[in-house]
Amino acid sequence: NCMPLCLYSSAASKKKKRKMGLYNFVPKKKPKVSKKPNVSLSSSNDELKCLCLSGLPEDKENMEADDMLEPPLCSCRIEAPKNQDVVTLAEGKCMAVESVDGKLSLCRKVILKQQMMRPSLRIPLLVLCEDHRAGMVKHQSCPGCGFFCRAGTFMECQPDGNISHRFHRSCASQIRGQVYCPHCGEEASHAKEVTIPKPDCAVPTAAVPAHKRDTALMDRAKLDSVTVGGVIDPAKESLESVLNALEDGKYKKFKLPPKQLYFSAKRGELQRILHMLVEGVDPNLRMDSEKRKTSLHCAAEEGHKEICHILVQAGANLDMCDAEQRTPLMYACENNHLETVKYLLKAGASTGHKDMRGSTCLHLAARGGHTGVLQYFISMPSIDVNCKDDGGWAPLTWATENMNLEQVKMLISAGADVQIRDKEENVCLHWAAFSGCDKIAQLLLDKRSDLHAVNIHGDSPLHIAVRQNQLDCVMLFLSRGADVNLKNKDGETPLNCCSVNSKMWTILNTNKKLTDARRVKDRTVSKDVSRGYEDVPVTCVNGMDHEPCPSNFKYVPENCFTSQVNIDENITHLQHCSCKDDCASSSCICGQLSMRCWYDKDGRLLKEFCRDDPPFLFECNHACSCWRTCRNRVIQNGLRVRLQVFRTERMGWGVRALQDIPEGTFVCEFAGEIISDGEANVRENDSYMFNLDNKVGEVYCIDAQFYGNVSRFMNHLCEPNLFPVRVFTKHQDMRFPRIALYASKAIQAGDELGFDYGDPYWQIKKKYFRCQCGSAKCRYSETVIPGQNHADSSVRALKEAAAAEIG
Ligand SMILES: C[S@@+](CC[C@H](N)C(=O)[O-])C[C@H]1O[C@@H](n2cnc3c(N)ncnc32)[C@H](O)[C@@H]1O
Repeated sequence: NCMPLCLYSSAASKKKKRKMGLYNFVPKKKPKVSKKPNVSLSSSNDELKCLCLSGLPEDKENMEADDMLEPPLCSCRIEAPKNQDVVTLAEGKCMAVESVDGKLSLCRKVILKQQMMRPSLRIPLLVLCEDHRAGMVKHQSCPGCGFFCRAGTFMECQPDGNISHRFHRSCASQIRGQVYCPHCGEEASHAKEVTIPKPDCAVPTAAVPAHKRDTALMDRAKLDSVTVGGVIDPAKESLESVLNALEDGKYKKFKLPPKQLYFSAKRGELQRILHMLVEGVDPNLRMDSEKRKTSLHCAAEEGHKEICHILVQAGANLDMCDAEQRTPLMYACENNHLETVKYLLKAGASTGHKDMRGSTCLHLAARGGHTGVLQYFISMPSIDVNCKDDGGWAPLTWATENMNLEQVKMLISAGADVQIRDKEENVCLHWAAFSGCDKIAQLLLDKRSDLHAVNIHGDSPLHIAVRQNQLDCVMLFLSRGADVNLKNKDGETPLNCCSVNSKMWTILNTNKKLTDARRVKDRTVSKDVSRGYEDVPVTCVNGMDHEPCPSNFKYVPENCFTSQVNIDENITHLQHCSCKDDCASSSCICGQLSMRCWYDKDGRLLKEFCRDDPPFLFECNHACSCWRTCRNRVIQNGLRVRLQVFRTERMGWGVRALQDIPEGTFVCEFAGEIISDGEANVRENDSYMFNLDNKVGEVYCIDAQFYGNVSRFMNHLCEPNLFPVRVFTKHQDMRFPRIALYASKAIQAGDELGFDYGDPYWQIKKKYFRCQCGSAKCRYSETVIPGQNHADSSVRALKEAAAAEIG
């Protein structure tokens, strides 16, 4: 299953072979299995479907419940304002649906009150008859599916002797295998299964008179005063005493102006708030003088969780937006009130709101540097960590600009994209340079952020750091090889962005002199490293240093042997085609043999050829009946593509294309000396070995150290543009396939060519060096050589050079 290039280092040569596993299997993710809601619905009941099923739980939501941190609470006692559209849609009739052992029926009694209620957060707000409104208050509707459970079999959680919460077994909230009551969020393993016989004729339950509404609110508040959001409430005493006083009718009427509710919410005056709500003050009253905020906005902003709870119970709208389009949850996030955030989310607040600048809760938490709140949000499966606001800024951009290192780390580990661009095309590194946080800049660079990314003005992070006089960032960027000669759209180099002879200028100028001295023009060090053995010359250039053309190997265009090996070249053993014509034409039978022709008419691999786990490829041979010019002969025609060996900045020699190469094109063969596994194990240098991974007979590999062609100079790329395939041409002795490298994508002239050496190779080599491919998707650059830190030492070197120059 692999096409390994086994590279040995002398230190590692005593170990078993290291193979370049190029054909790794990628395990496919198993889809999660979800339960379907256990209801049946007669197809004739279209009216029922149209009114009630639009928000039924879907599989996705069931799955997400597993990932929640805390069970959601019901909204049985919350009433929403009238909505004429809904009343019209329902024709003034009750929209409640009764479920009796999976059979559904729609109520349709005339409604008296137009205020809406919501049996489940998964279905829309409904208008209900008095009977069902009373049922809601008594928690007789199931918050999972939104159907009422008043006959048939269902579960009952009884948190208190007088109260029962009804729900369907399959609708219980589930979090990591534990079941919770979907009404109160209490552990529900002891909930009882209850069966209530179906009444012969519908007897409506006693309706709750309107004047008793505040009793219901008090009941609920009392029940929850001990535990709000699962945490012991410090305000228990005062809350209980005020509730008792309310019940006894002994409380003093305040007759305060309604606006006082907002100010009391700000000051955390719990008792006063309760009194006002009982006296009928609207919990959704907006304050025009306070950006049209409600009391809930204010309580959330101040972090008064208990007051939020009381207001929500009294019907405060969780997702009400103020003049800046902010919800109460956003204020709790911005002001780092984690407990309030948790409470509001549990009560059903929406996480997806954007304010008038496009900021979400995540932006606000990242900007403010609020670790707990941020962590809570990014652990939610539905959160988009890369969501942009109206400036194109992601939470990571804000955390970077505000120098919140911890938050930057958290966002990156949650999958934030370090290369995300804002509206001016800045990446986060530009913002780190702007704010001068070299620690964040270093982190971003370690995560493969592009040091030379430019914004719409053509400015690189170095331009920005110089302009902002951020010396630490400038030193860091220079140590990582930032280009001091890069010009922006105004033609300015970073040197032009600071005043001549300033400290910054001196540092940049020193660096410029050093790099200019190093950068010598590309010198051709060989007109053709193949010495005419290839049909096209392979030039060799060095624009980096003074290294001459490598001469410590013999160029061979095809594999060679240095010891006696008996290859089966018997012509009668060859599978062959019987085509009389051009192979792979309509009359050709190649396609029916295992040696099917995988090339198109231009000699490129067909699109359907599998690149992840390529099959053996059999080209036509001298036993075939076709002509030498047939289509199924490509690698046997040798090198056709113009290639150049060049000196790379960090990987020694490499190979680049001198022409554009279309996808599927054969580029070159990995040719060298074929040696046995035993021989490979005793050789000192394993840098040029490619394992043939033959499954039959003795194991062999190709070593291109002493004898090799142009491919011996090809480096590992984490984003490779070549992939290897085992091909047979003149013989079909399975021990000795030829290794052909094909273009895995369209390649442009000038691109470095390389293939993936594979995981097993890097498992060994990471101990000695790290990958220098420079790709944003590099997988092996993290390894640090023990005792060495390249970045630090080069920063030191730069500082010393600059100090010497200044001195
Ligand atoms: C087959 S040779 C490639 C040509 C080699 N660069 C040279 O100068 O001869 C493999 C060696 O190149 C270097 N090399 C190749 N790819 C590399 C990479 N991505 N990062 C660092 N070194 C690499 C390693 O030293 C490796 O052992």
